[in-house]
Amino acid sequence: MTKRCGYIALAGRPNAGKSTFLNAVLGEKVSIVSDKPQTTRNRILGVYHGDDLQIGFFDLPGIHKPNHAMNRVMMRLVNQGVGDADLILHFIDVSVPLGSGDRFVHEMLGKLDIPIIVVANKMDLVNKSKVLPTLDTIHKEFQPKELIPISAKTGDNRDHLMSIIASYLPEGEFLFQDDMLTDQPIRFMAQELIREKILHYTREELPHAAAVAIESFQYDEARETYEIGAVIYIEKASQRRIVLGQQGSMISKIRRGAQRSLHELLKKPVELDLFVKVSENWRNNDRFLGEINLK
Ligand SMILES: Nc1nc2c(ncn2[C@@H]2O[C@H](COP(=O)(O)OP(=O)(O)OP(=O)(O)O)[C@@H](O)[C@H]2O)c(=O)[nH]1
Repeated sequence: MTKRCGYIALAGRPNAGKSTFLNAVLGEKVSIVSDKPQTTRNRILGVYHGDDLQIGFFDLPGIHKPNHAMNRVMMRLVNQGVGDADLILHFIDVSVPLGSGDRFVHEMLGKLDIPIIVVANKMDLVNKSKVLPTLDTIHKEFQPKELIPISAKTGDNRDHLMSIIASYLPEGEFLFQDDMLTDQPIRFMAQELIREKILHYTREELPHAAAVAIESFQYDEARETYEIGAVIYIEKASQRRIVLGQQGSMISKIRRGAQRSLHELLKKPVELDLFVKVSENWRNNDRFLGEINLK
């Protein structure tokens, strides 16, 4: 049996559904998902294992024009991940009109000498009568060599996409250990799961002002329980009220939700302590970004 193994970068504008696709393909949550753009802040590697196929997927932060330190960091990560890939999947969210964001991504990716497949994602949200015109618009605009409609959420056409991408990967020995799912340290995944709950529960009120740092991470053998302490950093004292909620109701919700997800990740019960601290302007502070692994 001929083996194939290689790297594929998942690119696209924020919110196009890259992380949803990756988690679905891997059958495990390696990348957090939310309905807010720019959820993924740094490059995540997720490894797919098939019988004769291994794929290292880079889930990249959504590509957009950089305007402050965090965005510059994200752009650098984008460039790093894309440069190493054998193939790029350019995700387009077809539930919204094709826009300047998609064109910017297309232009940026076009500068690289790497094959690109355009993935028309969220087809489940497109009215049947609009399917062909939607795909036709993408064809006319980007003239991709391959354009594959899928729904990352429902799984429609995902297997077809997987069979096509396999043919783009080089033949050769496997590069990854057979139990490797991701290159993310477990502490970082824990940090991200807590951030996902903040994004989920605080809705529009606290867009991207929150960062999470794990302060302590221990396993108590006798109790077979993980004890994790984390700090939620916010930019202004006035945001404390949002994170805490009325009589602490919001932080309890975040804590309980995160505890459940951490239990799933670690396969053991988790006791989570959360603290809230103000760190003004953390997004422009390179040292701070380094501390929370965003550099
Ligand atoms: N209906 C529908 N929703 C989807 C689909 N794929 C993703 N979504 C939703 O779109 C939102 C964004 O998905 P993500 O997977 O976080 O998108 P992303 O491209 O990783 O976003 P960034 O991290 O911002 O780059 C989430 O609310 C998903 O549930 C799909 O095929 N159909």
